[in-house]
Amino acid sequence: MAPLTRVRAGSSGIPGDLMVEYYRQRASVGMIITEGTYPDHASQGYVGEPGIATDEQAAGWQRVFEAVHAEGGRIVLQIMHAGRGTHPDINGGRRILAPSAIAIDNKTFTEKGEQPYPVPEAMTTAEIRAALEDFVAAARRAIEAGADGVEIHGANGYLLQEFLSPAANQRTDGYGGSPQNRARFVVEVVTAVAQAVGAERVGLRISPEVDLGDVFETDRDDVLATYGTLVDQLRPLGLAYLSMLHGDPGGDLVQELRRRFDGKLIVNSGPFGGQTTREQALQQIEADHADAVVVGRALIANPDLVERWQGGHPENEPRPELFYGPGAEGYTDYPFLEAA
Ligand SMILES: Cc1cc2nc3c(=O)[nH]c(=O)nc-3n(C[C@H](O)[C@H](O)[C@H](O)COP(=O)(O)O)c2cc1C
Repeated sequence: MAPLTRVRAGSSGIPGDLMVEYYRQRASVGMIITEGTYPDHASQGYVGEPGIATDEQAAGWQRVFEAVHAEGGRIVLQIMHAGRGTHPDINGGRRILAPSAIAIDNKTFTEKGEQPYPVPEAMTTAEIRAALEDFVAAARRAIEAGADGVEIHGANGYLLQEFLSPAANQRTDGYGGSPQNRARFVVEVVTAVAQAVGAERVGLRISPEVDLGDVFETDRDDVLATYGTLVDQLRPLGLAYLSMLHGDPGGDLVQELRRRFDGKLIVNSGPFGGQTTREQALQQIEADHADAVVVGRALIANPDLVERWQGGHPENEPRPELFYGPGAEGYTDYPFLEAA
């Protein structure tokens, strides 16, 4: 199951009964990757997003992990630092930090309605170090609470991809400029988290060339240089997996990065067309584009998707207008097969 932000954690960011039930319902998928979860309050990107910044939040996640384990599933917590992809009316008025003082040219949903993204502050090296330590502390909390692993969110235009992107990162110190320098923070975060909890429990998600959050990675040579040096430096760690969001998983870029990473690859090509289908996922695996495919929207709508795909049964249609709503509607009320 792909990471899917559903914003049902309320203002406390503590997973409650509703989230326990949602993840429990989907345990038969095998391995769940949770929604993006903030490692520290300042890094919260959405109203209602869960956190792993405090022991109370970790205790809420522990109930989710136990529920999934009781059903025989595995669960990996995605740690997401929103970087400049937030607003003071989302992160409780805390400072907004990013590689450079460049705003996303778009709007976001806050507690006071839609507002433009603010101009972030460029991080000092001490703040870069502190953000790394927040990732490490969050990963430790997740593993201690019973997660099978953690996924570092390096995709979709949030903090880590902001460092990788020449549009969002215009630093002139060791964290900006060359591809090597732009990859430095991601390498440091993943390495530190792997040292803290064990590389076999750590995955990384990246989305080269996905233009979400104004990262504008359109220069293929630069993308290959930046993500190439990233995976070259990650290879010796022996991570659990690399997860790549890309419209062409069988194409040159993904396959070159896969070869250089030399570990397990997960792909997902959904946002470039319709949602992932059974046929598409099967084709990607049979063509050996990856070791696994993560599935998003089909699993939002079908808690028993594995049974449906195995048996060729019809599927429930997702209700996108309820993806980010509060409450059980469009969340835990999608019918199972026997009730459909
Ligand atoms: C409602 C929704 C929330 C999402 N939240 C996240 C997230 O928290 N972290 C992430 O890495 N990707 C997120 N994504 C991207 C999905 O993981 C996935 O890549 C995308 O939905 C395409 O796959 P699909 O066609 O199978 O749905 C989200 C997508 C949707 C539709």
